[in-house]
Amino acid sequence: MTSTLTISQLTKTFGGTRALSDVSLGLAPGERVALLGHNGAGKSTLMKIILGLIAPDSGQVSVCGAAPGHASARAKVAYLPENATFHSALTGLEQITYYMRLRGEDTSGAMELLDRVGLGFAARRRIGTYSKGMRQRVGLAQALIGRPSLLVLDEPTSGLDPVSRRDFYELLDGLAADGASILLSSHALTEVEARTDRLLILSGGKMVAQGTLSDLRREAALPVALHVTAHNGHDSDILAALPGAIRVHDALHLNCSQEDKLATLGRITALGGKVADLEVIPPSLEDIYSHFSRRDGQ
Ligand SMILES: Nc1ncnc2c1ncn2[C@@H]1O[C@H](COP(=O)(O)OP(=O)(O)OP(=O)(O)O)[C@@H](O)[C@H]1O
Repeated sequence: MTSTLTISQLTKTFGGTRALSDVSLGLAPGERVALLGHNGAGKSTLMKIILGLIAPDSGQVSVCGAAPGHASARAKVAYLPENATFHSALTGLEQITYYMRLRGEDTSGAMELLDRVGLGFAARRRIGTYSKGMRQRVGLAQALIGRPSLLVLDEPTSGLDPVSRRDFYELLDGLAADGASILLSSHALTEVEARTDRLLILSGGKMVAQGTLSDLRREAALPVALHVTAHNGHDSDILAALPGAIRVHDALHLNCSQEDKLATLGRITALGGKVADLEVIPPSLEDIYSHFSRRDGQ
């Protein structure tokens, strides 16, 4: 299947700052991909290059088969900036109608678009009276004008309450099911883990990891935490069987590498009735993210 977005060996420098260094990635139709990275990692720079707003120093970018910023690419790409601002004196309906006219679209679908993002009820109210979540929905409605093939969304859910976030992702699921590719940046790890197909991690301008969460978990190979609770009086037997375990409150805690996990579990099982309970705690998404996303000097 032809990729919606192909980027290879992209580099961008601002003065002495290398914002992107040898970045390559691809997005297939219908794929929902999260772009993660610390502040200043290069996420916005990458998005601006995809949109054709700034030019890279070197590397290739193809957006729906065209160069970024080319008329045919612009017609197929939608962008939602992190802090979308609108004219506060216009109603939601007037604002969307205005954007539809700018894009040369039939404006009779404006109300349907606002209904789709859950704003139909406030379509005739001035945007100045909208909450942050409602303004974000106006942004999403403008991004949906013209049935884009690629949506580039810069921290689209920041400031949204949990229900609005869920509604927002459901809307994205529907667009992806219809074949749109979605690239969204976020700092909300748990939500992107659940609602996207693949994660990309930028750190210091380099693409340091990409894949599903299980791919990244495997690649990071971080230790697993084991919490063992002993039956009364058997703590010392368990400590003897598990070198490195330490007592924390009522349990014995041990970190073990992925390779040693099964052997260690075998040793715990062999202790039989001396063990009252065992918890196996895999590395969290935050642990995996911090493993890959280290800034220089950290
Ligand atoms: N126009 C510019 N002039 C100079 N430096 C810039 C410019 N735009 C970005 N940079 C630098 O490039 C690096 C990457 O910035 P970018 O905005 O892409 O990061 P980001 O990952 O989007 O950060 P955040 O999560 O804070 O939005 C940073 O060091 C930033 O200071």
